[in-house]
Amino acid sequence: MRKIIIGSRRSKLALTQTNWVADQLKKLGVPFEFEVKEIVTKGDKILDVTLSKVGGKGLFVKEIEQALLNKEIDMAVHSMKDMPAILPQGLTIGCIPPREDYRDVIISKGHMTLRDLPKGAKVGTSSLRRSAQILAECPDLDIKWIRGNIDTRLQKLESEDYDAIVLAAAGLSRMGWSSDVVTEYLEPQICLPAVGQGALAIECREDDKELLEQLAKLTCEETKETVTAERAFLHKMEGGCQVPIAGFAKLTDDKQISLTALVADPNGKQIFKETVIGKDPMIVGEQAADLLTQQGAKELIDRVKRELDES
Ligand SMILES: NCc1[nH]cc(CCC(=O)O)c1CC(=O)O
Repeated sequence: MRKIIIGSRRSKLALTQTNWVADQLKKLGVPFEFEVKEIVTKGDKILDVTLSKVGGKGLFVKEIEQALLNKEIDMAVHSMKDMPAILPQGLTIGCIPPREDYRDVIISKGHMTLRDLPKGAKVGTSSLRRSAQILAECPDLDIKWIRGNIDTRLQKLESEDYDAIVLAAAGLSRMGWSSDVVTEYLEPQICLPAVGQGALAIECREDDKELLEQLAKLTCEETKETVTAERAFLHKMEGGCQVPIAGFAKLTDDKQISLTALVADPNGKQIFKETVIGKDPMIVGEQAADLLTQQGAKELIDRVKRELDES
């Protein structure tokens, strides 16, 4: 029996997701043994600076991708939202399992919803996407930077000067937190999720046909189609991670893809947001990017990047 080595970051969330995937594959009768190999990535070592300033999302996946290409590992489980739009040559997303809850949540002291939080209340997030949309809804809140894994952030809500924090529902539930800790689920109309939020990406070598054939058993077609539309938007928009960008797609009753896409400036004063419906995920994603571009989103992205470079 072939032994599949799964590379995983050492964080609790990464290991939980990795073990979940291995269990699912076993349950589906995949004829492999699995062994998890932990890999410490640059993104895990750098905890004190803005991610967007040190190279962004790619930091968490680059070293794992190198291990895949070197054949030190055979597959890796990533949070889809941590995946750059383009993969290195020779690698592919071999499987997209069913999506978890795609929403962001507010967890606050005293169970206050976003609307209830008083002027100047300190809301912890390190996501430009979340802060822009929250400020657009509630301009009087004070967004405060927060870093660390999910458990650390929950601890900081208790021990530090935050009134509330924003997290992804998916991460919380995968880490075993009950929905009881959640004060408020933010619907996409209020806080449009990150591209791929709540979904997993199983990455492997493109030429590993034996593995790809088995991974197909865990693929969720609906998640694959909707996430493909979101990622096509992300790729064509070329926002990088210095600009608030969001995208969420779902299937309509007649099985079309409905993608809502957003580009905003970091203070939430200017927001471009459109919904595109269609059959082909790639076309839907690209149309959404074209539409936002026509409205001025590219100029906004260039302006935000210029301001960051100057700062
Ligand atoms: N930003 C880090 C990150 N990457 C993936 C998740 C879990 C949620 C998901 O898989 O979409 C989280 C935690 C969070 O955003 O609260």
